Amino acid sequence: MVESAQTFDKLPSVQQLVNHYNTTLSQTHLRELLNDENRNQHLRASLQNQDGSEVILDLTHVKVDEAAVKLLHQVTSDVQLHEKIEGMFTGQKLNNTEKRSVLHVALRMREDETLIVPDSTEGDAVKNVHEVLKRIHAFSELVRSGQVKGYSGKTLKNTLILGIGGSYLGPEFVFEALRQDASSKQAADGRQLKFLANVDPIDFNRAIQGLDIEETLVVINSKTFTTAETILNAVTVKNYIINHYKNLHPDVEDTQSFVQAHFCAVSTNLPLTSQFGVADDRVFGFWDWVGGRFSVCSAVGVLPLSLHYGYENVRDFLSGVKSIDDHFRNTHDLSQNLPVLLGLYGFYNTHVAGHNTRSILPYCQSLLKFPAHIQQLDMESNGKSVTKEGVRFTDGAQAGPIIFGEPGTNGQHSFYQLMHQGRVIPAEFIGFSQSQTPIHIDGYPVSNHNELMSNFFAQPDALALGKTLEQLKAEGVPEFLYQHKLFTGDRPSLSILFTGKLTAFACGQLLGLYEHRVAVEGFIYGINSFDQWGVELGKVLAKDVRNVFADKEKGQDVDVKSKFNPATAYLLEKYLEKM
Ligand SMILES: O=P(O)(O)OC[C@H]1O[C@H](O)[C@H](O)[C@@H](O)[C@@H]1O
Repeated sequence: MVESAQTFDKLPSVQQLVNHYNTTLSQTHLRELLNDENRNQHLRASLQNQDGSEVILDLTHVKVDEAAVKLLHQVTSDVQLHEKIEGMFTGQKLNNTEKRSVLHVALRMREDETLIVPDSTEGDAVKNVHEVLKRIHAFSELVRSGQVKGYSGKTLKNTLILGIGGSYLGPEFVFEALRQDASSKQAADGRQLKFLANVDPIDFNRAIQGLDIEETLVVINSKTFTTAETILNAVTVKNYIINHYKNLHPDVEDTQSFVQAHFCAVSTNLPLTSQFGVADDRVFGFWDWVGGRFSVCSAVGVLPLSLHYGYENVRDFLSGVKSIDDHFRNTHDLSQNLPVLLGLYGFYNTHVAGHNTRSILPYCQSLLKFPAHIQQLDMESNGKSVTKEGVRFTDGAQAGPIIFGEPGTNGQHSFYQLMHQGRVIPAEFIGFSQSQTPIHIDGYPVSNHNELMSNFFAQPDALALGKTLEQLKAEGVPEFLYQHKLFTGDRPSLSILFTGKLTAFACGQLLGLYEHRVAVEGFIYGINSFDQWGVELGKVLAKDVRNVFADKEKGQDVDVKSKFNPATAYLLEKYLEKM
């Protein structure tokens, strides 16, 4: 049991693990570990889907042995992992600094399930979720079938999503993931979905380029409806639409009707959406127990994705996430619980083996935005240095890793050099047995997908096994190149293989695996994975700079030297000269 004043690194099981790694495993090459099939068979887990497909997690390329696995399981009981997981499904206030439940799992529950939010007047969260889902279903059908039209009577074929952070990255990841999925592609035929996230005016221009605004429905995605970037973008788009129609109809005075015809919103802040001019029946709500980065299964993702891909495809996506929720909650044999294993081995690579980075490498081009989503999900959740109870980590203990990634094979021609011969970066390979869009060129020995996947299987071994001096000598490599061509190997990775295609359901499963993995790692570190105080300071300081710019834009004299440190004042003055 973790004492409130104790940090995770002081737990006996964690210390024994670190000790075991330092004394034994750090000196045991992965080559040796991988040869032991007895060991390997305990490092595979899989989830069988109803259609016969499987999600397989292969942990054989992580630097663990039987003793390490045992200690990792001891860690799960020391941190009371099972109880914490259950707390997440029953609405405990796991987000203690904001006094909130963490209930994104309720977004995926079936209509016949019930979840009464503790200490709240909200009642049954599942009932409320399904009410919003039904409204989205009906509304998206009306828009897609052309029954709800834009101001000028045109069908709303385009959706423009405004939002940033959790109100952007998740929807974009799923949008890209399903673009080449046969069923989603067919449903999106003739439609466009675009994103506007950055407050940079360039992003506004990129978003509206080639967009017929009369055919566009704008979705403002903002949990708080106070995020500076999103609100400025919303006002910018609103002005653009009003000006567009004013030019066409100079006599119309009621500009509000332009706005009402083209905007809807997803938010928890109804007073502000109405103040902005969005009609109340075009606001789709969610709840403070859904964190921004966990909100893709709320209206934040479901509304725009249903407008674009149709509700049925989005429902399949939600079912995929739900299948992982059930697996996560009900698989008590933790050696088969995929999100728990991902969390445990993530923690192991970061804290025990001491690698501070992690790369996410999907061998599927449709997942090109997955690493960016996981970056926010993981780094904003677990990038903390203090326990839930407010005890600061000491002695160099650190939570959450630095995350980056790119689809394979593109990454291989970019940063893999460093991963093979530079720093050790635990890698996560994600692959599918079948392609969304198979191609086989006559005369080529394998299909294009198999060409891709041959790399998926080769890379973990290249990282782990490396290439020895003996091999180089046997190949006749000239002596002066020995050190350059040497691969030390011993570099850990894990692989996730979906034995089907990237469907909406599989996409949901992938999301569920990583959402829960983040929670598991947070539970082990004993941190609050569900707040994000670290993003606040920059926002506050930007206000001071903004005030200076505002004075200057009004033509007033500004004195930056008295307001900023000399280093920043110097650069600001240079900027102000040419602003
Ligand atoms: O949805 P919003 O309230 O507009 O918030 C958008 C984003 O901004 C904040 O700065 C947080 O760091 C994110 O977690 C959040 O997703």
